[in-house]
Amino acid sequence: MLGGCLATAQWWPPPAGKLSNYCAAQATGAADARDAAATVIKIRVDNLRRLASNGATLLSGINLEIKAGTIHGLIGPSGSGKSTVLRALNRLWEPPARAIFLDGADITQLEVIGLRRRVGMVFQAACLFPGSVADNVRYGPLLRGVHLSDERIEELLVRAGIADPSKRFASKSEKELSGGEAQRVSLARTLANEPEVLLLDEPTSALDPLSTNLVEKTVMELRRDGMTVVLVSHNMQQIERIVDVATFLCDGSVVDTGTLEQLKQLRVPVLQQFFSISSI
Ligand SMILES: Nc1ncnc2c1ncn2[C@@H]1O[C@H](COP(=O)(O)OP(=O)(O)OP(=O)(O)O)[C@@H](O)[C@H]1O
Repeated sequence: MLGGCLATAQWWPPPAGKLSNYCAAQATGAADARDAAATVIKIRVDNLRRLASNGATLLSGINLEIKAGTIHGLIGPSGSGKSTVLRALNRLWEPPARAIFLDGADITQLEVIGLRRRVGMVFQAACLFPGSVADNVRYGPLLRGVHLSDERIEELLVRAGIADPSKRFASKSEKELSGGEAQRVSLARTLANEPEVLLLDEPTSALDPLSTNLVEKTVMELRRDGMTVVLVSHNMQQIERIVDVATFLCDGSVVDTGTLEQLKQLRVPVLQQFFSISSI
């Protein structure tokens, strides 16, 4: 699999002092409290590998440290493995033992439903259950015997960027929602589980600029409240606006991790090409 963009980059091994050793305190604009939280590693990925059923390498030894209370972007060309890594973080595909650790615990040793409550995911395409918006938001907590009040549902919808002064939105059927509304309900449904980590796979790709802005504000507020967020996005302006650090993946490997400014300054052909095409 390394025959693609990595093979053309004359940069490996990386120089001493490479960005993967970045200090979270250097992340531009990070608040003091966040810096303190960000010294804690929430998720560690250690030499994560995956082969396709035909033997092709999909992930060839991914190493990542995702700091608590930060927004960590996963960026890179299509097919570089971003979603595959994201899906491993809450065992939507089963990683090998001792490859992914949450608060130091091997996630393959944790009870999977509990793990998915702690590490919630919002997909690119909202996939709502048949029923009302409120039914969807209530679903996760109900599984553990918690019934959310109407007020709590409203709060979660507002948090997910749905302004609804009429308070009628919660009773709408999932069939009546636009793609953008469904996406925000999907975010509210995930937040209802009060996750510690939020995995976002292209969460705003179906949204207009106003809704995108609301979701970005929500994500930044969640970070302020201590949540750890891992964001896959092709929208480099969005990455620039909200992430603390990003990891650039190519051909199933990590190229490097750093602030976007740091990544942009690396003299790595694949990165330079990527950023020049993304025009940021
Ligand atoms: N279950 C699978 N079996 C075989 N190949 C797979 C499987 N899942 C993903 N792949 C392949 O793994 C590679 C990485 O896919 P992935 O979806 O993780 O990339 P990505 O970086 O998220 O891409 P995009 O930005 O287009 O969403 C792709 O070549 C994809 O075709």
